[in-house]
Amino acid sequence: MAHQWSDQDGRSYPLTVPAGMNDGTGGTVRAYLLNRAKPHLPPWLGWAGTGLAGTLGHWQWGESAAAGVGLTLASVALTGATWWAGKSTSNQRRLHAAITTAAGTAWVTAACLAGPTAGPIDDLFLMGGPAVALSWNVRMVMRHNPDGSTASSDGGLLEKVGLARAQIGAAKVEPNRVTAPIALQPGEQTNDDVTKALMKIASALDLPTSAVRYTPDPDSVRRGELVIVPEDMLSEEVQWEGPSNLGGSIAEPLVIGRYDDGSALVMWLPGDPDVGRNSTHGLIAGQSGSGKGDAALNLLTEVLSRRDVIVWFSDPKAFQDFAPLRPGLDWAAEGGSQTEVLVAAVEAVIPARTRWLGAHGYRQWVPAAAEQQNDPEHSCRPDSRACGCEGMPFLVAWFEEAANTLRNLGDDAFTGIAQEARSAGVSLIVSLQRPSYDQMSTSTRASLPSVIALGCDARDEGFALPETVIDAGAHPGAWGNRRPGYCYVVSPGIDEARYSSPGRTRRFTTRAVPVMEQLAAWVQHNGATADPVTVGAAAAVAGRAYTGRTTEETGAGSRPVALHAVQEEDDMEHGGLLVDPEDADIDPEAELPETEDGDDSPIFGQEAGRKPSPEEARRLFAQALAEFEDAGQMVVGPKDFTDWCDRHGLSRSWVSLRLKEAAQDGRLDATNTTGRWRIVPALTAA
Ligand SMILES: Nc1ncnc2c1ncn2[C@@H]1O[C@H](COP(=O)(O)OP(=O)(O)OP(=O)(O)O)[C@@H](O)[C@H]1O
Repeated sequence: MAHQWSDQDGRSYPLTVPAGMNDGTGGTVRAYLLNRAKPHLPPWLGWAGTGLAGTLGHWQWGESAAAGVGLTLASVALTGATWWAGKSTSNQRRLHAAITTAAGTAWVTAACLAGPTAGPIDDLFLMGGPAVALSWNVRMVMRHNPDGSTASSDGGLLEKVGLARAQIGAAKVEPNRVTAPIALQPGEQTNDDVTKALMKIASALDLPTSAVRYTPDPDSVRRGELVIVPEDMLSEEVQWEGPSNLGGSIAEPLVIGRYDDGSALVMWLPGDPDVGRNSTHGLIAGQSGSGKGDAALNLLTEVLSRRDVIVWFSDPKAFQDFAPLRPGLDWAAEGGSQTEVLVAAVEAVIPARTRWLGAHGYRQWVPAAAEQQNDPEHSCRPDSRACGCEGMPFLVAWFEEAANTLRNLGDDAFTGIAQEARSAGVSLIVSLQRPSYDQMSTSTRASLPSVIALGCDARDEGFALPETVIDAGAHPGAWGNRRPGYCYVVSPGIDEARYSSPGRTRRFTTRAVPVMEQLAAWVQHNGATADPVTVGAAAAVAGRAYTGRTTEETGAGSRPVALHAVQEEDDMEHGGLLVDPEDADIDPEAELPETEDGDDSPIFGQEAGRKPSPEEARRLFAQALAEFEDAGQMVVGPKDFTDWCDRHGLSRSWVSLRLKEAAQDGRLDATNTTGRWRIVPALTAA
């Protein structure tokens, strides 16, 4: 009978029938049973042979004392030889064989000398012999069915890689993917042994390292699944052509590429209470040239294409890669001080959003929270009638090249924000230029449960991916920057067995630019805008620095967009300038911020040339703060007053004291960075 199996795409594959078994007609059933029984016959033949040897021996040596000594010595020697010969096998098998030999040879010796039917000798033969033969049969059955499946031992591949005696179960064969359950030798081998042997398996099969993976069974330390993907189906690059689900919800899967078997590479940012999934924060990690920029574009275009999300985005590289999408961002912060304000705003909106969600009966953000609140179940009114409040879109706060931002923020602050953001419908996305612990501390890394791990230095694999995923065969270090777009994705919602499967993002070429521009235009007309709670909390700390997404009509489309990287913190460090860490984010060449209406007059300095009186100096200082606020620069430190000090003949230490005083007066608020103060917008200042 032809057995066929079809996959999801309708392709058919022949299934092989076990040897010796065919259509099941009468004649062949006997042949089949004989075939199945054959391996179990040798112990019984051994039993019969032992009986024959005892009978013939008695006939030959029945009366000889010397033969008795010889037979006893031969029996001991044979048992010893069995023990010695069994040293390469398992202890259990060695002992079993030695006991069998000892029992058999002792019986033959006794039968030869006293006669096979003397005293209990025949009873011993009739009872002990079958028991010993059966014990070998049982052993064989156990070996062939470790899982009660049709498993069979593999004497070839596994032996070659040092896993002899491990059992491979029935393999599932799919196009370009073989999945085989493995059961290891109880008490002797663990899943770690398979993990360590993966490279050797790849070598034995002449495949790349990433083609062989192992998924340990979470319930057993000696069972798991070996997955072999022989052909690299990712080698062909695929270009991005547009978002997967324009107008869908951010709660639906975000498609960022494909896996090596062609299935969609997806992830989720918000949680889903129905399946017990928490919202997540993500890291995009990869070395330069690994395709990190395009991976970020894959994710960002997916996020922006959803109807119920807003994005706050900080990019020290002046939106070099992201310029076409900028009009679709609710807040775009370029560089150090703008990012400081954005971070302060994220900190501020979290409790406000959590309160709002709680008041409307949401334990975490769900798509319904983004709609107008017409459901009495989700009402903030004490009488439980529908409140009709405006909905709250999900918020993605994205930090490109975030090493400096995170360092300035400090571990505790970041960990705290990440922890609380989960219940506020806020996801943090962080990208790192060099994925390593000198860029980000262990605790900050631990606050980002999801990762898109692109090619990296082999030494940084442990930073990019959890140990279990590396053990299962994931090796982004093997790609470096030679396989742009190749990545592993670890994120809640993805089947854990997939974590060690490589995927590849889509490539963004110049052809993608007009599509991204169209997407940004779509966001401007159809995308979510920030809700009053988020706007209120953000504006209370960021003042005019937070405008919310402006529409084309008000000029966002014509907002000047830098197409070249500006010199930023990283560049300054790498450029070898010796910069005081406190001043690292100050560009000594930079002009002071322009005023709102764009005129070129200096922001301060009308009264240059003479030292002001103390009262006048304080007034000028207050005016300077107001001008900073007007210009949207909400985080300041003494360095920002350098030119101002020069103009007014005042020292930076004088400014430092005034800054502290202003903080006591409620006009400034301390930030996580020593010597940097956040301006409290005038309307909300104490
Ligand atoms: N999925 C992909 N398929 C094919 N090529 C890709 C893919 N992703 C990125 N590339 C290409 O790989 C090259 C390196 O990408 P890119 O410069 O974006 O890397 P990067 O990690 O962002 O580097 P850097 O951090 O230096 O900006 C580019 O030529 C890019 O077009």
